[in-house]
Amino acid sequence: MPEKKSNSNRKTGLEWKAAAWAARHPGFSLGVPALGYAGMTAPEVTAAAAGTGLAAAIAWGRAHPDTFDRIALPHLRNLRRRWLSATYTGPGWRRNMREAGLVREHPSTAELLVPRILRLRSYSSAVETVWVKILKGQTVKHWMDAAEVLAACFNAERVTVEKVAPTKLALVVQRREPFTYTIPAPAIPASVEEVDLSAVHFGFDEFGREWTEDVSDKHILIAGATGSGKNSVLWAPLFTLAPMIAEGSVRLWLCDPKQVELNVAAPIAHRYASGEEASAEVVSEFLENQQATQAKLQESGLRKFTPSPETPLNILIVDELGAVLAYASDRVRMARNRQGMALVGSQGRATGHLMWGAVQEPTKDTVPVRDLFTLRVCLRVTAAIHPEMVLGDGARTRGALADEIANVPETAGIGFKVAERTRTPVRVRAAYATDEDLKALVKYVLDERAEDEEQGGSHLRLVA
Ligand SMILES: Nc1ncnc2c1ncn2[C@@H]1O[C@H](COP(=O)(O)OP(=O)(O)OP(=O)(O)O)[C@@H](O)[C@H]1O
Repeated sequence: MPEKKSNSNRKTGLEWKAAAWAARHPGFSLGVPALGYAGMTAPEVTAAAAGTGLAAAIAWGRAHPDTFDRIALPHLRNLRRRWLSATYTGPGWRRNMREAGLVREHPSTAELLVPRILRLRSYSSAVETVWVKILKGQTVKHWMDAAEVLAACFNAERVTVEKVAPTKLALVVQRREPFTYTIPAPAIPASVEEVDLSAVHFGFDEFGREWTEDVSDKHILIAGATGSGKNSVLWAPLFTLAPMIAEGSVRLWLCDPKQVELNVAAPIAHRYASGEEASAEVVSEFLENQQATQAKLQESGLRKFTPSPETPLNILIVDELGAVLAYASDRVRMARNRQGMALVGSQGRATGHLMWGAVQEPTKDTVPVRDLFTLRVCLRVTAAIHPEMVLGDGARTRGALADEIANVPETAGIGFKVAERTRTPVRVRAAYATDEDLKALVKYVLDERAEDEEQGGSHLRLVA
């Protein structure tokens, strides 16, 4: 749509432009003069207040990095990126828009029309999202065509354009790849007492922090295209859990419909099934076990269970959910699997029956029980809609560009999860267990069990 031709060829006065800018940025237009006034009338008090504020922020950051990084750091990053970097402040932004061919001259006044930044959120040091009001006559296609030039202008690795309203776009600006190295397999804790189910090690996040999860009551879904590293996310937590697996307080029920991936763990599994038919049997046996435990808990009047060899935490691990829930050749068996996993997903947490599953195509048709998974990880996927399907609405706009992860071996195990409290996507990388690591894990569990048997069952809890 062409710009409406005005009757006057005079531009809007600068004072009105300034007033409009001030109205759009009340923080600046009220805060800066107030600070200036305070500085002039009471310089000592203002300096002392500023110094105290700064010292408090530093003390907070050092004393409690977790809450500081979660609450304060995103705001500081927003401020820095929006107002202290040449990319988005007035002249820099205008220059970038001009380079990308996204400005236009007003037909009557010859004034340069520049798309306006509405909001910027720097969700992490690696990604920021910039909401932009586009010019009349521009479409999302103009911006998509300019994405590569924008990335170069912003000094970013990638810029992705998302339409949020007819005249509003979100630019997701990915600055850099935080993971340029493979994360080694986690260490096995020295004893059962050292296993903390609420902080099981999976890998690292983009901030360099350990990626841990409370696995005591989580159903875990891992989505990713072939070769994206789904198995590494399934294997990594087993290292932390190894002493409990050896003791029997964590029991693995493995379904390996593809008959290759989980095979190495068969000797330490409580149940192992390869192929479709056997997998279906394991799913139904798992459900029976869950129902029997429910009945036992009811009988004994207990509402909560604590994992022990007598009341173990049971984990059903399905290497390819699609093969069990969607593509199985026998329809009756498939329907039973779906019903079984729906019951595990909805009732299993109370009895310590959890399911972990990997899937290539995270659609509802393939994983009808998708919403029952309480921890979801999205690795490299093949469609822009997949991150939203796995991580929830708006996840991609907030930076979960899992479909943009390059399809190369160096990116395997890299993906996104959603931070529980803020719902912000966090880039993570799973630790990678080599074949030798997996063999060592299996050997550890078997050796511990053998030693325990020799010592009449007392060894595992006493080992230092
Ligand atoms: N976390 C990781 N870190 C580094 N490299 C990894 C990681 N996970 C996997 N890889 C590498 O990527 C390759 C493919 O991984 P993997 O087979 O687990 O992918 P997948 O998603 O399970 O694929 P498929 O669906 O075909 O089974 C591995 O052989 C390994 O070399």
